[in-house]
Amino acid sequence: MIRVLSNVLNAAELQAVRELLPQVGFNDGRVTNPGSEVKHNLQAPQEDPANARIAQLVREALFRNPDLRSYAQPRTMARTTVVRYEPGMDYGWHVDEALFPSQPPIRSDLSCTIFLNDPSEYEGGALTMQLGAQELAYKLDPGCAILYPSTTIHRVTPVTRGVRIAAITWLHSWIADAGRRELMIQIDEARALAARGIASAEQKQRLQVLLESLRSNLFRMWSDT
Ligand SMILES: O=C(O)CCC(=O)C(=O)O
Ligand SMILES: [Fe+2]
Repeated sequence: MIRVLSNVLNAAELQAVRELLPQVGFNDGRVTNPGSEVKHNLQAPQEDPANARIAQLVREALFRNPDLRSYAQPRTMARTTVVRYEPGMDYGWHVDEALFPSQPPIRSDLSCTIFLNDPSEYEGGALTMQLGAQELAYKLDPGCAILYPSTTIHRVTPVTRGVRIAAITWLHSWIADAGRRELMIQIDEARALAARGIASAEQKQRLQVLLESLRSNLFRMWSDT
């Protein structure tokens, strides 16, 4: 399931990121994917101090985000890297590697992009996912993030004007199976609704559909046919 996370970074963190970004140094993105023929971007080396500060800010913000905790059930987060796309740069259709080469390696269950600059600052540069015959394209406000299953075929379309800057990371989930993770997300939403108290007909309907969905999907999983 693709999920948008709004305002992952707060105003103070965004300001800190804005001040740090001009200090980030960039290398050719192919350093970490030497075999890739579709990756044409720039990325900050891990040892770059400004990248490391931004990575830490973004990592802490993601980990404390309640939606991320519910949607990803995160066990481990890979390191976070600042990426930069200048005019003519893109990242063609691909699926992310299964294992992130850290020590020990981290299996990528979910991929995450945190947008760091305003979409009005560039043209093109849409993070685009392929869902069967459909394509979904995202250009989010700075500080907002998108979380998507690492099994998704996706690309960043060519930047034709300006510069696109984002931070990327991968998550290893406590629940590897996306279908099971989805059940947990629905349970979390139902729990939150119950805890708040059902105040409107709309909320009652939502709780009803969540419970029906959980029942049908668990029955589908567990029924002997
Ligand atoms: O820059 C992005 O939004 C994602 C880039 C990407 O697909 C990747 O680095 O694997
Ligand atoms: Fe990717």
